[in-house]
Amino acid sequence: MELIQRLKEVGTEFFELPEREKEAVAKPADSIDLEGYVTDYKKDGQGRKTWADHLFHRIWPPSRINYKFWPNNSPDYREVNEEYAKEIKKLSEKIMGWLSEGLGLHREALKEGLGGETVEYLMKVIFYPPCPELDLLFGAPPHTDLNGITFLIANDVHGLQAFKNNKWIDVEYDDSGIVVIIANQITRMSNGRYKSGEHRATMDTERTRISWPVFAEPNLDHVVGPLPELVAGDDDNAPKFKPYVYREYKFLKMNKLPLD
Ligand SMILES: O=C(O)CCC(=O)C(=O)O
Ligand SMILES: [Fe+2]
Repeated sequence: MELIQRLKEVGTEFFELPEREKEAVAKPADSIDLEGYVTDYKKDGQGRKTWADHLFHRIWPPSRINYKFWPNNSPDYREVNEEYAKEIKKLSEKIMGWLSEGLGLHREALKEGLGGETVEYLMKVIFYPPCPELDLLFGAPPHTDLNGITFLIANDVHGLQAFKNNKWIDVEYDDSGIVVIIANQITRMSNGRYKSGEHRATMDTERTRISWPVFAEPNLDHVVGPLPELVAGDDDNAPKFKPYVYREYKFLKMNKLPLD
């Protein structure tokens, strides 16, 4: 609880910096590896706009951290994020353990399918400015996440919605809550038994919303597909998804190309 509070504090200060200082950690254009800062104002095919600033950086494993993408304007940023990474990894492994058991498999099955100790945790800090024209603007358009499983906290401005029973509902959480979102690689590993949660983020007319999703994802060279134990035997268990090297999966999804 206290750690969540501290993470929100240290993670907010970065966005108060002048633009040129934020751009010092700019993300390389069109990179499949998303680390860095980007300010995004986009229009989709249906004329809807999205508007948000994002900062991405890995927080686990230590060997894959690039500290140059971490804000250094807040003295506690590093310590708090390193501690948060350890806690999120524990939580993630616990939940993947329960989800594996729910499939009738051993506790490590989903974690191993996602890459075991090579699984990476990517922090995204999202800054949604106040926005008066709400009908045209989404913070995040409807989507499912590409990675395995997502853990999200946000400041006190609500806006996350989930698609359930054919309608959008507000996701309720309090200050100490972490929202857990099943993402595409768990759907694929479970051969469709766990569905990815479709979600979106709205904006507030007067207040700034900040959210901190952490994405647990395979490393780019890891191959993910339906777990072999789930697709053995008869036709009912036929694989519904092709295995993909995560780099290729991400490329196809980011470019809206066909997959299965
Ligand atoms: O800000 C939010 O609540 C949602 C963000 C999100 O879904 C994403 O970045 O994938
Ligand atoms: Fe998402």
